[in-house]
Amino acid sequence: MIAKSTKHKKKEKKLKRERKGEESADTRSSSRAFPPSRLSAPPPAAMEDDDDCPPLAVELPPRVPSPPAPAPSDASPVGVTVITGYLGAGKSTLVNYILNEQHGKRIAVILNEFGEEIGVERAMINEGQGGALVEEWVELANGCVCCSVKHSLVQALEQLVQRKDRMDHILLETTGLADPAPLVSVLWLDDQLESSIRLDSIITVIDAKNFRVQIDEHKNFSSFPEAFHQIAFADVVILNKIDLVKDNVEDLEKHIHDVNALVTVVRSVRCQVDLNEVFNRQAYGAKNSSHLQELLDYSKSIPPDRRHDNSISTLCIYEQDPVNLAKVESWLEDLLWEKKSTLDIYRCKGILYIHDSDQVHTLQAVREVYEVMPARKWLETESRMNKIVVIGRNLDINALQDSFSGCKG
Ligand SMILES: Nc1nc2c(ncn2[C@@H]2O[C@H](COP(=O)(O)OP(=O)(O)OP(=O)(O)O)[C@@H](O)[C@H]2O)c(=O)[nH]1
Repeated sequence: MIAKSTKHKKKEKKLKRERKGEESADTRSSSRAFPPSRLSAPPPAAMEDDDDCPPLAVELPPRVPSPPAPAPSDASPVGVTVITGYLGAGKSTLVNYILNEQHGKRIAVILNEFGEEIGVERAMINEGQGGALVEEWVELANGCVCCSVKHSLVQALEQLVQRKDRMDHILLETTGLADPAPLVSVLWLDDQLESSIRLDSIITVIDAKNFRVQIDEHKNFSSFPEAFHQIAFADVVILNKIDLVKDNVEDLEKHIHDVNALVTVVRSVRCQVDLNEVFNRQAYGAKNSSHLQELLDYSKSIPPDRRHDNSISTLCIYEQDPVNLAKVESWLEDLLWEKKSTLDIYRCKGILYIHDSDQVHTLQAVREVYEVMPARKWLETESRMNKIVVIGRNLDINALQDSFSGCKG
């Protein structure tokens, strides 16, 4: 068994210089997909070299314990919190944190996964011990909730609301590539669901370390449209992974407010936020709804091909035989740090079948930071195998599968 290992590499300065060059060569302003009232194009910010020294400790405000939540009456609609945020930002970390905190609420969770991810996302969620009770899990397969599975989402919600007496609140965790607009319209406008659920708030988790890259690339190439839509729709932004950035947090907050002037920004490490920021925000009462309507109307006018970055794809590596942990680490480092091939990997997550270990290991990687850790014992009934979801650009399944097979041993 190994201890948890989180590794990240000092990013090559060369890469950053190239990005700066591209920025100055292309002076076109980016076309942003938000209503002007929500947005003013931020001036290009100089990239800070935040990877060369260890990050400074950042002081977070003291956490105030959340008071116990009042029990809802059966007649009142169940609140739904949508948790969105780009790949690897910390959505599952937030769900785990909520499930494990003492807040007195019975929580149901809906996970939205791509087809390939089935079982992987679920492995990342810890239902809580003595914390919240998870009443129901509904995994939505076969696509992203914002595009193809609206129907399944409505079905999942309908099933859940039939058990309303067994839950106080629903968390809906979207995939990192979800555009919130279509699912918000389901939650907010669907007639059948209207009396049973109410959209309580939209929380967008941002990876403070990678946000800078997203801002810069978005300006010039309209990359990461999902990341910016997610901010535009948020009621609360959790600016997470503050432990990985040295300074410039105020600057990041300014960029967030440039996209969404009304949003509340909460800084965090591992999404440890005051849960009053999460529950019962009632962000869509009569007072605030015109604002959401404005966003939805605007979002409808965006052509579908500009809602998603279509150059990003997802694939899955499978391997039945056990693998050697040291070889897997070296494989990851070649892939994420050395970048010997043209593969551009944003996100990896998976379960590993490690030789000589009775533990399921989880693998997490966001850009060049990765983490492998033992999660729990394999069950007698489970068939042991490796399964890794990879999300990025220029992905080559054969090259990835072959190189991972080299980790057997
Ligand atoms: N250093 C650091 N790591 C974090 C923090 N929050 C989350 N992580 C790590 O970031 C990785 C991704 O976190 P997840 O919660 O799985 O992210 P996600 O948004 O659910 O990712 P997707 O499944 O791609 O949508 C994991 O390895 C986490 O342990 C943080 O505040 N600091």
